[in-house]
Amino acid sequence: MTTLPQISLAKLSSDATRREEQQRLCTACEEYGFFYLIEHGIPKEQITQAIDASRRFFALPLATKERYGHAFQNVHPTTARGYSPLHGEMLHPEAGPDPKEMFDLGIENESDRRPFAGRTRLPDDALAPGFARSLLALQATVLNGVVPPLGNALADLLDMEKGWFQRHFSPPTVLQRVIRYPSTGGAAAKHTDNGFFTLLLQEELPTRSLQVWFHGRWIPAPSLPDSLVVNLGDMLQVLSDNRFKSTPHQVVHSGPAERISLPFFIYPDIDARLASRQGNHTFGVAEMMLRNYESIWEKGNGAGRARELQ
Ligand SMILES: O=C(O)CCC(=O)C(=O)O
Ligand SMILES: [Fe+2]
Repeated sequence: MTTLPQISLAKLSSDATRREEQQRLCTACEEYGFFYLIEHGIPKEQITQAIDASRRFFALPLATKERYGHAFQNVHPTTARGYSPLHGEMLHPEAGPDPKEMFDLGIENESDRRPFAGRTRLPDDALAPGFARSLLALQATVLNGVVPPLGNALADLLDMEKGWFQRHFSPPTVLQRVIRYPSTGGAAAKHTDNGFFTLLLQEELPTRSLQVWFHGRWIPAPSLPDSLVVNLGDMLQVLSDNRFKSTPHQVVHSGPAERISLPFFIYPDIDARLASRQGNHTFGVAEMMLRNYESIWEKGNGAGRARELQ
């Protein structure tokens, strides 16, 4: 059975092992567009706490959760933040709206009024104990400890000039999501992610709910202890002049327990305008992100390259 490659963040970060691990990362990006990240340094309790607090939030009455819905958010676009109920999002038009519920947040900076930035209306600690706190603590760990070394390693593989990652990701644009797939059956239809890369923390369940498109068939990407999943997004595909793939994936969850997953969608600075190494492709980050949101939430055309996937 095909299994995804495993890349060690510790090895990528150490002078003695960097070269060899970079080579393995290159193969993972060219052949799979998906890999497990091991030795990533995120404390297990931080992940467990965020999952437990998320489970408690989703257990609240629907009317309570809906007070944090898109209509009550004042980030542009409003669909980038807050609660979205079951069947709220449609990742692929053929499949129809996804049976999953979710909550989106980002880098919580009140004074940043640019698209996809600003402050999320989040439930307080009395209503959802630990929810905002644990998710933001996890965000800080991910943004400080994982995104810079992995982003720099990817920039090296793209053969970008020195300092490229630092220049275009200070700060990154971050869409942090919490998803609940019900025990009675949940799904996220086939799509690609639109950003630079996605880090996915998933609950340790024996199910094979997440599936990755590889050589014409779906292969499972079950949770492996102490690892997270990384997948490449459309922007990275463009920046690599199509050498790296934003790999299609989907979730088919058939229980018996509910499943919580915690993706972090990492994009460049919202004001960045980027060009691939050979200069064949250029795009504006805000424009590409807004177009993707319009496709999902206004036009009903799905996420990322969904329309290319039949
Ligand atoms: O929940 C998962 O495992 C993946 C979700 C996903 O692919 C997405 O939200 O883009
Ligand atoms: Fe995805």
